[in-house]
Amino acid sequence: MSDAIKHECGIALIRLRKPFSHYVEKYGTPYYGINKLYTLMEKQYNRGQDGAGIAVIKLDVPQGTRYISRYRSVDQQPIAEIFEKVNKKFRKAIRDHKDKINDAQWLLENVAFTGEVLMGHLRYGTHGNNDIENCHPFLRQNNWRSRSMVVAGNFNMTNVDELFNKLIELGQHPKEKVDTVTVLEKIGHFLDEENQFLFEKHKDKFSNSQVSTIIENDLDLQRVLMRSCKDFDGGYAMMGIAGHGAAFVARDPAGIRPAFYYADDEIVIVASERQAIKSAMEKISYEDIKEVQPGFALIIDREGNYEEKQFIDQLPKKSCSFERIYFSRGSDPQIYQERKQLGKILTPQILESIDYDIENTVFSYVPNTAETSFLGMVEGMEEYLARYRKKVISEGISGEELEKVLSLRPRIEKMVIKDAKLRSFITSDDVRQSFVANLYDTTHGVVRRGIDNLVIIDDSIVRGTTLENGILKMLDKLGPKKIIIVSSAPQIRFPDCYGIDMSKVKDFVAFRAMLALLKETKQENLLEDVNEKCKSAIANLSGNMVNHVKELYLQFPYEQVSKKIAEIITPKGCNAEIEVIFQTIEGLHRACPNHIGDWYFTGDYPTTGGNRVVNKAFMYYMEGKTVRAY
Ligand SMILES: O=P(O)(O)OC[C@H]1O[C@H](OP(=O)(O)OP(=O)(O)O)[C@H](O)[C@@H]1O
Ligand SMILES: NC(=O)CC[C@H](N)C(=O)O
Repeated sequence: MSDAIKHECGIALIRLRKPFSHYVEKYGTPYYGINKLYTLMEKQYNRGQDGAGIAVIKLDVPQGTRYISRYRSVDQQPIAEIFEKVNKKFRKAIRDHKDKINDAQWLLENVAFTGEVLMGHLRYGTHGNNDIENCHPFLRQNNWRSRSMVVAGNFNMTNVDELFNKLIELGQHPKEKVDTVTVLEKIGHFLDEENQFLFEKHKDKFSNSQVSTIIENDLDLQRVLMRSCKDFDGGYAMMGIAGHGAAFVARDPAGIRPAFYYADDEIVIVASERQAIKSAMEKISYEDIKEVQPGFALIIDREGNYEEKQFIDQLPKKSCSFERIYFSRGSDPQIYQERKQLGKILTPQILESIDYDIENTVFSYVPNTAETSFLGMVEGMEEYLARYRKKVISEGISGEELEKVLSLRPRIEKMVIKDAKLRSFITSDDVRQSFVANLYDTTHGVVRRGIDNLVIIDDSIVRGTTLENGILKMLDKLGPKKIIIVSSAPQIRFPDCYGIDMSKVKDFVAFRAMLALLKETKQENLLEDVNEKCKSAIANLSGNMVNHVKELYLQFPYEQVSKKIAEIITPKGCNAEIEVIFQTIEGLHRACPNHIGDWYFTGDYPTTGGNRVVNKAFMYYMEGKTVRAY
């Protein structure tokens, strides 16, 4: 069995720009910041079902007082567990000090998780187990505040091994190879150097404690990031807070992973999704929320001043389109419209597939994410009907025939019911088959046996398990003449190594379809040819590697692969005819014009590391290895 397919994580960062007392006085609570952090995390729960963590840093507490609090959880309900614990600490601390409840300084000095800089993380583990040690934020401690650091990120690097070796070259002795530790140590190393540089610069003119203050004021996080991130190959939104309170959120040069922020004179607030910020800051408008530019870091200094600063050359922007199709919450108004558009664009192909027989067709969707593209598809059908009515009326029909045309509506039904709110996509492969089979239910008494077509839209077809083991078997029992599965995403053909962690080619139903077609057309020799090319590309490690696997797909038209996928996912003994319609690449770009990262569909990777991963993944497939390719 292969490993579970994983997703992107969620990040949240808050910097309170005024003194802590301001919030206690104005909002009447010491938990102004932590409440906002809670909202940011709760609203990004879709991004992390494996665990969560928070860290809070206090800016000005006397030496000898704890200034970093961190808590992580891999509980079934990690967010609830974390915040319950925070609350408990608060209740306990003020139990015997009720008079201190509005005393900001006392609270800072005596109650954990009160502070001005806050960080939250939701994890879908891609490297390392789902245990507490691998939950973010990671902490690098030192008695000099400016050398301490907490980091957390939404990231996948294609070159963790290379980065790990660089640490060894630096003379370090890393105790583990987990990617978050590797990345943290890389940033930490240059943070140390920056500290050392400033220390050397000032040590002869000032006392040690004066130098500490100078370092905290002058520390150049932009330079730290320029030096530490230059070898990163991947998609990332990394955030860090140094012990003295300066913070950063750095976004990869192609903008693969998302990072949004809002700032006013009270707060700087960052999250992976715009909608989370909007929920936390009710009064602001969506236009007030900005994207951190690719290759830039939002840097917030000790005083709370913030600026986006470039730390690496930008690459052409390739923001992950899967965020828009499936991953992010659909309540963001832009995403909502994009998802609707994804469904609407497919109307002509669907109409052709049902032979324009709207009267005998039931339209529905696979819950939950596809609901919005379904609404778009229905809108498309209604527009078609409006055009159709206009046409026939202009042709002069009347009487019964006219009545019939005027009353024609798309038959919209809820055919598939999902019992759990969980995202099955992230369930491990070994239990997924049976999980998916029991996850859905169907509505009886709607489809007319042997008469009706059934059009069902889903947001994506990855392995095909949801359809084959769950949905199609059940729908077929209802007796439709034909089932048309519509995917609002194009065919997923290539591994992802930046965003969603899908690195094994054989997992993809599109890949299996292409293999079957090669066999049928007696072109299997191409597999060996491509394997040789992949091997030599990997051996040469040249900077200009190309994706050789593309060549295999190029042998067949898109529709031919769709047809083969339909055959593969058709359950044994199925009576209905099954057809699958996929979104086109052109349609995807039309619907999501600002998120054109499409490497899993096209094989066009934005970094060299991506080409290496796909070639390696193919090599592994040929060697029968079921390990991930990065
Ligand atoms: O082809 P497969 O590999 O089986 O995966 C694709 C399915 O997985 C996702 O559902 P999920 O249950 O994760 O989430 P949702 O409820 O948000 O749609 C997605 O929406 C598809 O239905
Ligand atoms: N989904 C992610 O962003 C994962 C981050 C990191 N690779 C981890 O496994 O913890």
